[in-house]
Amino acid sequence: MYSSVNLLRSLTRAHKTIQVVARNYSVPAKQASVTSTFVGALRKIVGDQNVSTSDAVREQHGHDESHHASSLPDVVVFAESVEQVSQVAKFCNDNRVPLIPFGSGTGLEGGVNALEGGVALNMNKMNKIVELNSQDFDCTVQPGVMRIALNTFLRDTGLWFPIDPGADASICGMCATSASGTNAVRYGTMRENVLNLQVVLPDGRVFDTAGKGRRTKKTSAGYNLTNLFVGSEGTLGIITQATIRLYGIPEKTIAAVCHFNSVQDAVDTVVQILQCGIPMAKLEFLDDTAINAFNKYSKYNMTVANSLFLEFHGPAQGLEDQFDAVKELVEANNGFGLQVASDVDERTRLWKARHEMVYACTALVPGSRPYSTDVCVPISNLPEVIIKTKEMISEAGVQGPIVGHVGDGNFHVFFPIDREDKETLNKVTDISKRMALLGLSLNGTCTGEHGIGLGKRELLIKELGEHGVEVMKQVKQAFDPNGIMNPGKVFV
Ligand SMILES: Cc1cc2c(cc1C)N(C[C@H](O)[C@H](O)[C@H](O)COP(=O)(O)OP(=O)(O)OC[C@H]1O[C@@H](n3cnc4c(N)ncnc43)[C@H](O)[C@@H]1O)c1[nH]c(=O)[nH]c(=O)c1N2
Ligand SMILES: CC(=O)C(=O)O
Ligand SMILES: [Mn+2]
Repeated sequence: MYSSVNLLRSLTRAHKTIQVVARNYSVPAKQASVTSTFVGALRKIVGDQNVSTSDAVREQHGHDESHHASSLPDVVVFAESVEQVSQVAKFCNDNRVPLIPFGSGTGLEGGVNALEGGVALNMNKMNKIVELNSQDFDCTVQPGVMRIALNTFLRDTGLWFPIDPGADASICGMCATSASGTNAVRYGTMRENVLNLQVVLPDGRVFDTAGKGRRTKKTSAGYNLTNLFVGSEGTLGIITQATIRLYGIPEKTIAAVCHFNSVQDAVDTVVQILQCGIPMAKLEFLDDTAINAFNKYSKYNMTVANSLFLEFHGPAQGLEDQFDAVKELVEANNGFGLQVASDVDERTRLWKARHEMVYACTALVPGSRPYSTDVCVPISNLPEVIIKTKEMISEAGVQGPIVGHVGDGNFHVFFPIDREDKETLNKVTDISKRMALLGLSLNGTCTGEHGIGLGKRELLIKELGEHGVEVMKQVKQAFDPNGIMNPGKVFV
């Protein structure tokens, strides 16, 4: 094992070399194929039971939940320890074989698709909670720990981990995509909630991004290597352990839903709630089309209008006051139909439309998968980008419910896509690109939380500019000089 200091030194050395070649740098292509001898050697490292070349297992690992077409790995390896991960990585690196970390395959940008074949490295068997420090509000987990299992484990401690992508994802997959979800407006995203990561580099070195055992809330010790790996989408190394922040389970939760005739009124309400400093836990938006899709899917009868879904977390004393203040703002902005719930079953019923939205959207077109856009802008620009997006959807004559983590300025259109329907696919691809460009022109990003993966590689160049992407490629070169880590992702 190498210390972080050694790693930093070697990266600095690598950087000196890169400066010479950076302008012509491109991610090297796969240089070797997976042979039966190669598979045999993998079996020796991880054991026969942890290697599969069966079609069914490869198919399972060749795609995520997105609309992107499957690309199968040649072989799937199930790791049981960091030592095994290190040996597998080094072996792939020595043989120039692509290596694709696989969390739970819930990504929405084709992150796990094995574009050049190679080895899919499934982390599910490494699923232990390594350490819990309840007084310090942190815990350390192996990569295969799932967020719902973690919260089930934590329940009796009075703590929880609030980052909540709609799917039950692996914690290290969430690190790798910089995931967030409905609670980000209050608790932040993975970027704000990861304290340390253990990482295996392609050459087999193992290091801790903040130093072994470190788990402080703050540090100004050099470069932020932890956040370099948050959002790295399996292109720099394999995350084998994460130390994350925890929070006290709120004493009381209140949920509410209300409706508006215009997107502008809904967003104005959100901005005013935030300006008043009301510490909302969730501030979500569903447009009229989304509510309609939900009513059809779940046989509900919700008011079909632009709607806000709200949640308040806090001590019982004072939470009602927060709700009353929000109620006043809703009414001042022409909101109507305000419903409220504090009992857990009633809250779940009230928020059902939000929680089932991806499935309600795909139910609009049988056999479809979600083509999800993920634009995020400064909140004051949100009404413009949502209204123009609705116009694009209506002009193209496609189905496109809109859902927004509106408190963060982040929103999605979930286009239900049957991949065989090329005409709709082309229209949706066009809208998606125009939306992202519009978001970028309004100081936004083409992805608030799903990542670049396969679908947004061109947009990354538009977002960061040529030099920004060039610097990112230099970083990639320093960690993964042979380009074996998840090739074809993030960069064109
Ligand atoms: C219904 C529904 C709803 C949502 C979402 C999905 C679905 C299906 N998502 C997206 C998704 O849940 C999110 O991207 C997860 O963070 C991915 O975690 P997996 O474990 O599934 O990673 P998955 O296996 O899909 O991998 C994703 C990427 O991370 C890499 N990776 C995985 N494990 C790694 C490891 N240990 N080390 C290095 N790299 C690794 C992979 O190589 C790949 O590039 C989401 N997201 C969100 O942010 N907010 C949301 O609201 C939602 N909502
Ligand atoms: C899919 C997703 O990101 C959401 O439901 O918010
Ligand atoms: Mn989302």
